[in-house]
Amino acid sequence: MAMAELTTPKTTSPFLNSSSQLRLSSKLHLSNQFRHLILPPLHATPSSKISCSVSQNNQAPVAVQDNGSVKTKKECYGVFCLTYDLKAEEETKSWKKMISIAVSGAAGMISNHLLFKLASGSVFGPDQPIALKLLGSERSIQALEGVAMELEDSLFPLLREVDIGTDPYEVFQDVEWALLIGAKPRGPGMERAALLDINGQIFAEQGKALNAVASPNVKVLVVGNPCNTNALICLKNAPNIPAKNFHALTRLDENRAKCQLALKAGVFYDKVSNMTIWGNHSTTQVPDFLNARINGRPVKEVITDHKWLEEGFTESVQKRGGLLIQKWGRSSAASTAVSIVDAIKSLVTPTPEGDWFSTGVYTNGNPYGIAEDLVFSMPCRSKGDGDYELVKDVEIDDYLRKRIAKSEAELLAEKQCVAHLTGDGIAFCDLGPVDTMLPGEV
Ligand SMILES: NC(=O)C1=CN([C@@H]2O[C@H](COP(=O)(O)OP(=O)(O)OC[C@H]3O[C@@H](n4cnc5c(N)ncnc54)[C@H](OP(=O)(O)O)[C@@H]3O)[C@@H](O)[C@H]2O)C=CC1
Ligand SMILES: O=C([O-])CC(=O)C(=O)O
Repeated sequence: MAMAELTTPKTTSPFLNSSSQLRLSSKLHLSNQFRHLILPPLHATPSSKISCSVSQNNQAPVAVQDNGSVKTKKECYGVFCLTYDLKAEEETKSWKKMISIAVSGAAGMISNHLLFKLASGSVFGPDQPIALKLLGSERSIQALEGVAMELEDSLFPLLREVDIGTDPYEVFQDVEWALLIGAKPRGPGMERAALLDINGQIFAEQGKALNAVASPNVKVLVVGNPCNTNALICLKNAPNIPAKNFHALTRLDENRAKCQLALKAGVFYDKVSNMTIWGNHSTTQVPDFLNARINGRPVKEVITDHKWLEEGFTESVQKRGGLLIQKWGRSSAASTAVSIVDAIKSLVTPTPEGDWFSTGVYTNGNPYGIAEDLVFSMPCRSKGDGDYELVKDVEIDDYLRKRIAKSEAELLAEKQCVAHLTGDGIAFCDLGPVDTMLPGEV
């Protein structure tokens, strides 16, 4: 067994520029590979150096404490032994209480952009310390360690803890936000029904785990596709969590729609407001140009090419993901991460007067006659408390109604395919003569 001596790195981080020093602590549960990295307390006890004895396979260092006591070998793992003692944690007077955020598919492309935004404070604010709970699988556990190492090397002052694990019952413990990104991509020749089933099982399990161990008011944002139906499965498996707390990400579609309208109108995209995406995050989604505004005016007054609005605009938003894949060779990751940030911020900051945002939410009690018991993108507003209310007085004309009905029918068909996962009986899967598509599949 080799002994490694580690000294505190020189840094300009507000955390580490005091006499705080690295300490060793560990919370590894070998049974399910839950690994724990705790970042320093604000007033960590000074110590000049730490030592860490590393076993030959470099997997399980032994932590030697300042007081000479030795933590058992199985308790800590590699770089995750380089932790601070959370028990010593104190909050500053200006910082809020730490919140825990779970991210699944944390070794994937979207997460690779998202995690660093979360840790930087640009999502929950510069006074909000966070703990990140990263969920992966046996496939990705090594990569997840790499992600955690990069987070560590970024010296984010607000990032207080990083856990990685493969068991949702461990990773979701007490989390206040769950960003569910991990999902199997649809491979060549794979039926959409098969995708619904495979991913549905992931989201059924994660719903159960959230129900059992997450904070009772956890907010859940499902990104992994098909995200609306995955969100429905998740919420049906989590009966103790309010159904209202579950969202399917359609904010990327909203952002794409705003961009296309701005481009056509020759304005900067911050001039576009009141943009609703109705329905499914698929090629049946309905970007609503009837109620959207440019510089506060109805879009149809500003853009008089109505044929373009009905055809070109609508299709360009529905198929934007596919075009991106053709160009970039992979699906949108950076802009998806940005849209996740936007979606969260829309819930934790008050919606500007007169405006709204789109998110896929549970349809029960909706004022638009959309079938109940679906997750459907609709216009929402928030007071900034993490909750939202539906905007109730949006006009729906015949054009919109017809298209919204098509997206609704698609979601009803998807729901039938996953009845075995939602507790609604025996699944019957008939997705119609034309196989439905994710935005990235065209
Ligand atoms: N709603 C939206 O607007 C958008 C949604 N998406 C969707 O987000 C999801 C993630 O995208 P992205 O991060 O780019 O994808 P990546 O392929 O980069 O990562 C996806 C992660 O999913 C996990 N996964 C879970 N189960 C499986 C499985 N059975 N087979 C393979 N991987 C699995 C993998 O992590 P692990 O092994 O740790 O489980 C993998 O790291 C996809 O479903 C994508 O379609 C993408 C763009 C926009
Ligand atoms: O289909 C995908 O995986 C990508 C996707 O959702 C999008 O780009 O909107």
